[in-house]
Amino acid sequence: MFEKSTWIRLPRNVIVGHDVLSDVVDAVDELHLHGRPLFVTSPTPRRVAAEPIVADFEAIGVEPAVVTVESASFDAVEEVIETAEAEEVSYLVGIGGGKAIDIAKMASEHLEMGFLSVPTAASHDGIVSNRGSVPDGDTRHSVAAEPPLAVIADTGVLAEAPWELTTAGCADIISNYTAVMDWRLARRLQNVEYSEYAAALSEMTAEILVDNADHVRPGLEESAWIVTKALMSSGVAMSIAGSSRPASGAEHLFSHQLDRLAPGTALHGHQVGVGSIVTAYLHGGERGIWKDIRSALDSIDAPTTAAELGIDDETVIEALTTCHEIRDRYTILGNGMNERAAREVATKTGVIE
Ligand SMILES: NC(=O)C1=CN([C@@H]2O[C@H](COP(=O)(O)OP(=O)(O)OC[C@H]3O[C@@H](n4cnc5c(N)ncnc54)[C@H](OP(=O)(O)O)[C@@H]3O)[C@@H](O)[C@H]2O)C=CC1
Ligand SMILES: O=C(CO)COP(=O)(O)O
Ligand SMILES: [Zn+2]
Repeated sequence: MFEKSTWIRLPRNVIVGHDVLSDVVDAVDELHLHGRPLFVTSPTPRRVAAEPIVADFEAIGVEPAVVTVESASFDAVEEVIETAEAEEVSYLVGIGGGKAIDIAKMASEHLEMGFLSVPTAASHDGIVSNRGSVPDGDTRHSVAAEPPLAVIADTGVLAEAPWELTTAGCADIISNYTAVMDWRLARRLQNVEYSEYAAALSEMTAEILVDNADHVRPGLEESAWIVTKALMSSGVAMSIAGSSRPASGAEHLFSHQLDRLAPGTALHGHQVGVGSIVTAYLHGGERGIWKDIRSALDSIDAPTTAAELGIDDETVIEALTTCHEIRDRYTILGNGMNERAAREVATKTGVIE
């Protein structure tokens, strides 16, 4: 008897392009959302995007509540939930990088309220996804969360954000290659749930971005356009899969561990890019695609070494040897690498000296 079923939750409206920040009011109207919104933002995005959107709402007689979060944490999610209840808001709008958007989507899930995603940085592929990712002590939770009802990505705002945020987004996409390798391996060895469609979309997204790498240059609004579309596509792959598997394998475990060992040092996307060089080597050896990944990262100015991440070699080794423990996700790291093996692969790939 056929008993499979799936429920794919995707945004209803995706608005990308020049000056679309001013379309947030219309997007809310189109979704028939009423009442007062709560804007969840972080310090810089508040200035560059949330304040103009607040002014647009005030112009139509709606006064949004605003919470500015400093870090991605469960305490921040709690603060947003409490404010939403105290201010009697009807829906949420996440305005910022991964931090603000993740907190907004996780609070929305708890509050059973809709939320809109307004990215101010093309720095990660959580813009569209229905996953939230938050560190918690020695571990990290990637949890089911409310997918955005709409995404409004202003390419002018994204192009003006610091260039390294865009290169981080590119690296997060390039890491899809190794994420999918890990997913396939886990399917073969552990019979984990797998979606051919999500895997193909994730790989194709990385492929298209790499093919267009020559057009990804600082200050060009077209670069923000190319990268944002890739981030959307990767987020959709996660939504189809119902997990972050298509975009998060061992290279993400490595990055999450660096977040613990060297907090605030390097961007999420940059860390996963360097992790991807190493795990591609582990998958394919000398003749594998690790050099292609390294060249792709290099061509868009993303870091390819520990030094370029600003992280010392020993911390990289510690992250490589311990990161398999932080989450129950089977990858090429299996039960972990010993120090000698980690040092060898990190040296061979040029990640450490
Ligand atoms: N849910 C998912 O599927 C995914 C979630 N993530 C999560 O997202 C987070 C990483 O995202 P990331 O965007 O790098 O992190 P942040 O949201 O912390 O943003 C990175 C930095 O960029 C700044 N910033 C954002 N927009 C602008 C702008 N327009 N101009 C100038 N500065 C700007 C922020 O400033 P300020 O400090 O002032 O806010 C911050 O310092 C991690 O927590 C990660 O786990 C990543 C990928 C996928
Ligand atoms: O960063 C992500 C995908 O790019 C999200 O993955 P995690 O589930 O590892 O947090
Ligand atoms: Zn990522």
